[in-house]
Amino acid sequence: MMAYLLKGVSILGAAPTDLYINDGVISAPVPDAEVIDAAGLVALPGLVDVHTHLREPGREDAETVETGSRAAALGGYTAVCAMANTSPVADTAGVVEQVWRLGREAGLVDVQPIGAVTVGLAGKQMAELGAMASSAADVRIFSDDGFCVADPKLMRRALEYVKAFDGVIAQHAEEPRLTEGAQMHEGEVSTRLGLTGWPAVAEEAIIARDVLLAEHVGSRLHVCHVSTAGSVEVLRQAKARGVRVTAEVTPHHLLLTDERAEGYDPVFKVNPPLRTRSDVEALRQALLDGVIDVVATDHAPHAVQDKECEWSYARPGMLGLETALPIVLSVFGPKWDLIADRMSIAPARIAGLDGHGGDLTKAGTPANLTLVDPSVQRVVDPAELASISRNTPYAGMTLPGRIVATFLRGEATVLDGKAVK
Ligand SMILES: NC(=O)N[C@@H](CC(=O)O)C(=O)O
Repeated sequence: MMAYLLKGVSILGAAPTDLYINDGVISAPVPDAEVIDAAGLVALPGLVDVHTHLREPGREDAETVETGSRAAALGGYTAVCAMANTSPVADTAGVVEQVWRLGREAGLVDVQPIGAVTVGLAGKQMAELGAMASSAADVRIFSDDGFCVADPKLMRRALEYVKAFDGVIAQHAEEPRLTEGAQMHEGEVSTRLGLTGWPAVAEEAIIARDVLLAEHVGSRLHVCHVSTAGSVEVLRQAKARGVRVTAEVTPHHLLLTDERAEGYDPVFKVNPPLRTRSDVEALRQALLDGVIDVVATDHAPHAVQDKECEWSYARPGMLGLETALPIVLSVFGPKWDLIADRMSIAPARIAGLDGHGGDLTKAGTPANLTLVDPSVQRVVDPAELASISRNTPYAGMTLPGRIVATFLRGEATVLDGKAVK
C-alpha cells in the first residue's frame, strides 16, 4: 500500500501542515511517501451521505453501485448509504447483502445499504428488519424513502423494533392523502402554473406525529430531506424536549426555490418539491443552528426517458453527489468546521459508520479524507459527470471548489480530480 505526504495541506482551514497517510491511517512521518503538493488545499474528513439512490438492482440504466460510487468519490465522499427503493426492493437480507457486496467490489466508497421498513415499500407489513440488521450488510438505517410510512401503528412498531439494536427509522415525511396528484410546492407559483400543489403541511404533519411517536417509544427517528420552515420549527421544539430525532436537508433545498418550475423543465421536479425563499432561509439557519444535523444529497439519478418528458409524467429527483460540496460552499462560504460536521462527522454518527468522520489531526485515524481546492470556480457540465444519468439542476452554473483527491482507508480513489478506477 502506497504512503502519501500531503505537503502544506490545511486541515479544516488551519495553518498549513504536512499530513502523512500510511497503512490506511493518518500516521507519523514515514520515508518514501508519495508527495502531493497540497499548498492551498483543504483537507476534510471524507464526506458521508446518509441518503443516496444507487438504482442497482433494477435500474442499472440510470445508475449502478459502481457508477454511483465513482460519482460519490469524485464528490469527496468516502461512504454513502444506499436507499432501499430498488427493484427488487432492499427489504430482505439477500438484497441488502447484494448491494453491500457490489459496493465492496467497486471499492470506491463504503456502500452502506439502507433496508426497507415495509415489504415492497407498500406500507402494509413490516420487513425483516432484524434479519437485515444481523446480515453481513449490518443494516442500521431503515427507510421506505420515496414513500412515507403513513400508518401510525406500523411506524410505532418499526420504531420499537429497531430500538433493540440501536437502529433508526428514516422517514420520508409526506402525508399521502394531502399530496394526491401533487406536482410541485403548493403556493403562489403552483397556482399561476396550474400544477397541483404539495402543501408544506403534508410534511410538517408527519414530522409532528413521528417526533411524538419517537418520544413515546424512546427510539431514534431520522427525518429525510426536510424542506419547510414549519418542519424546522417542529424539529426545534422536539429537540428542545430531548426527543431522539435527527434531520437532513439536501443541497437543492438549500439553494433552489419553486420559481424554478416556471419553465416547466422537469429537471427541477423533485420530492419533496422546491419550496419558497423563506423556506430556504429557514433551512439554512437550521443547518447553522444544528436543528438540522446533516446535509444529505438525495442523489436521485433518472434515465433520460423518465426525466425529459412532460412535467406531470417526469419522475421526481435530481443528481447530487458530484455537486453537493460546491453547492454548500456557495451557500455558506468556507466554514470548514461546519461543513466537516454536517457533511461527515454527524452523518457518520447517525449511520453508525465508525472510521468515517474522524479527526485528521490524530495519528491512527482511518485515512478517509478528501482534498478540496476552494480557489477554483467550475462550470457544471452534465456531460462530465460520472453518473450514468444527466439530471443535474445545476447545468451551466459556476460553482466554487474542486475535489482534488479522495482517500478511502489510505487508498486514493480520486487523484488530480480524476477517479483512479
Ligand atoms: N427524491 C426524489 O425526488 N426521488 C426519489 C424518491 C422520492 O423521494 O420520491 C427517487 O428515488 O427518485
